[in-house]
Amino acid sequence: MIPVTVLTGFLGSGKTTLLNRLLGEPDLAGTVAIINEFGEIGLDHLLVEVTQERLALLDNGCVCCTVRDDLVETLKELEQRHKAAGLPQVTRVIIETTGLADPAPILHALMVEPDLMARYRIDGVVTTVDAVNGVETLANHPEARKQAAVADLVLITKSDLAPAAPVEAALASLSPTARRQLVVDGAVRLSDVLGLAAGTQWAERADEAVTHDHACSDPHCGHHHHSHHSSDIVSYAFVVEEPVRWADFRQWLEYFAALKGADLLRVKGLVNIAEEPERPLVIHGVQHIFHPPRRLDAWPSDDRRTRLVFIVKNIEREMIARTLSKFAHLAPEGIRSAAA
Ligand SMILES: Nc1nc2c(ncn2[C@@H]2O[C@H](COP(=O)(O)OP(=O)(O)OP(=O)(O)O)[C@@H](O)[C@H]2O)c(=O)[nH]1
Repeated sequence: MIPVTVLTGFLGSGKTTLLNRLLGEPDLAGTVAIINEFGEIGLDHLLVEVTQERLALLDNGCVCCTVRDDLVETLKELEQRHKAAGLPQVTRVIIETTGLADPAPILHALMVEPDLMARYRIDGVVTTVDAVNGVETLANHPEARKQAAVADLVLITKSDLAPAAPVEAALASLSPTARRQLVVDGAVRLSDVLGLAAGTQWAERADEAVTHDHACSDPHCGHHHHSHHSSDIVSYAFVVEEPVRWADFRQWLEYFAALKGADLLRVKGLVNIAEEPERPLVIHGVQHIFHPPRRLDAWPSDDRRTRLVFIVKNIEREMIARTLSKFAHLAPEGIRSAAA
């Protein structure tokens, strides 16, 4: 049986950072990551630092809804695909959900699909909650509470930026039976996160503590169909043709964070900076906080355009495009945007 770890946690809470660490461990060389991206222009797979063979993408929607079938197919075909390509045997799978996903339906799929049950077993649910935004996020977003409620292990991230005690207190009632551990920049021991041997305790807890209240179009997933994610959360993607000057771009981000911080649930970007176009800048914003940008050694693919993903509440797409155009001195037609 191949163990499956489900890695979940709210937007920007540190899932990909942890995943990168885990995938870099020599002992996990046979591990394949399945990443679910929310948004038309997925960036996560570009930020995960392993060869493409070790990644499978589910990019058609939220993993707990429309892409559940994709997940089932992907898992079914995984071993075959590896064998056909002469790749090492798959020894473990880590599924990273979107920050807005309810992990329960994924666990259900693993527990009820006969083909999957025969080959895979749930090794545990690891949920990241960040010390900076965690308390507010848990209070305001039912998805985040669900992610905490089904956890076997809650990793409290970013305790280097903010004290962990308030978020620990908030978690005590939400996920009383989960183990809690502080982690900075994804630095964990494998033995801490693997082999959680969750069994099915999560299911009881999930069904009690959690009602799945976000809508989806999958008739099989059994949701109550009355809202989509937190109803007013939307995701926009932008592609910018021209390189931008860093000072202008940074000013725009600062302006945005100051004006709309609380509603800026997540900003991710791969940015072509005019001063150094060979080395894109990766930017991460989580509500008010923009993490220090990271420069990649090279572009992860041939596409060198700036790509930005915004997951926001109560912010118009037009406002983002307009202010970017103004701050970065870009012609409006040079910014293409879509509801992601
Ligand atoms: N200071 C600090 N920064 C962290 C820590 N963990 C993650 N980060 C940063 O937080 C930002 C978001 O981290 P990600 O790992 O991309 O978060 P995520 O949960 O995958 O985000 P989504 O894919 O949007 O849901 C990045 O800039 C990380 O470098 C930590 O423990 N300390």
